[in-house]
Amino acid sequence: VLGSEQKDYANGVRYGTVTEVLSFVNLLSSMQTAALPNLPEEMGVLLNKKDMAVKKGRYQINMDVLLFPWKLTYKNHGSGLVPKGSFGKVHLAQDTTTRKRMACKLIPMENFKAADVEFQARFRHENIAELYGVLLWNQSIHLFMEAGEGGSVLEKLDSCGPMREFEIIWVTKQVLRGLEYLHSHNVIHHDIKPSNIVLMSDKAVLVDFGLTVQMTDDVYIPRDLRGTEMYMSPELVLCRGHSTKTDIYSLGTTIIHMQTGSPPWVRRYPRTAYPSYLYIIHKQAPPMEDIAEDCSPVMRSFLERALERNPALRSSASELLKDDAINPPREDQ
Ligand SMILES: Nc1nnc(-c2c[nH]c3ncc(-c4c[nH]c5ccccc45)cc23)o1
Repeated sequence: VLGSEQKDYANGVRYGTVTEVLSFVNLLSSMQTAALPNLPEEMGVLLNKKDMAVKKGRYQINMDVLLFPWKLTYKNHGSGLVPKGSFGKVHLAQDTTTRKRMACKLIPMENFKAADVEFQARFRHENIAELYGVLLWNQSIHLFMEAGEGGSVLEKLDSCGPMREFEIIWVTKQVLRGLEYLHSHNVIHHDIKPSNIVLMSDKAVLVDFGLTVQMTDDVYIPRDLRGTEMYMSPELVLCRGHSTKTDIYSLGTTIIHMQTGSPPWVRRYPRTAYPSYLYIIHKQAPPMEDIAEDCSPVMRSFLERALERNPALRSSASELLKDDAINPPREDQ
């Protein structure tokens, strides 16, 4: 039986506000899959009226919008599906009326958490992948988002090898702007790494907010270990409370990956011999030895500030945005 709340979704897909998206996703995360059969074919709330053409309460997958396995931008022949984010496969989507190309992340009902959507809906910034709408169809949540058609930084590294310093500077600036915005709202992304930075023609954006949390005060006491090991900060590994500074450390390790083509540690401690890097990250000094030999002196000192072991002494996103390394004098460009 449809609860009163569920009734107003009975008429399928509609345009709505961020607040209506948030109440819709809360309804979804509390709904048992059993309730589904007596619901309309698809239900959803879309934010993007300009690019998504709803027709009489319908927005049908493979009719009003087509989903394609993402033809990977570079030659590497993956499954055609973007590497799994946190619980989601990302497809390329195209609205058949407006021709707008979007990213569409499919999350099975049972894995869906409101947090997957909450931060992207509430926080809007040019360096954060914009949320266009949420739709439930065929027992899966479809998250429509801004598409980084240039693929992820990881995909670029795997296909084209280490990036040159001017490319690294371009990506780092955009990531820092996105982090400065999130951190100003006490939001920790928790999974900054090359596969969560996607490229467009004119900018780079952060994706995958499945592990994102908002701190209530200056420290966040974790219930679980969040993130990807190689990019984790020592304080996060210690699990005694951490802050937004953990994202800055992960950006530092991401820069090492962009410079050398490998995350820190793995060349010195091969994955075959080390199933986990948590102990290494805890015991060892920050991975300054993994910085590229040809790294410029200014970038090296930038990395010293980003990889500082003590989060209180580590630079913030705002401070790093002023750093010489990412503001090279004109004649150098
Ligand atoms: N986990 C996750 N959550 N939201 C996203 C996301 C939003 N917009 C996007 N645009 C592109 C890609 C993408 C990632 N790797 C790629 C490789 C090739 C081509 C495209 C990509 C991913 C996204 O991803």
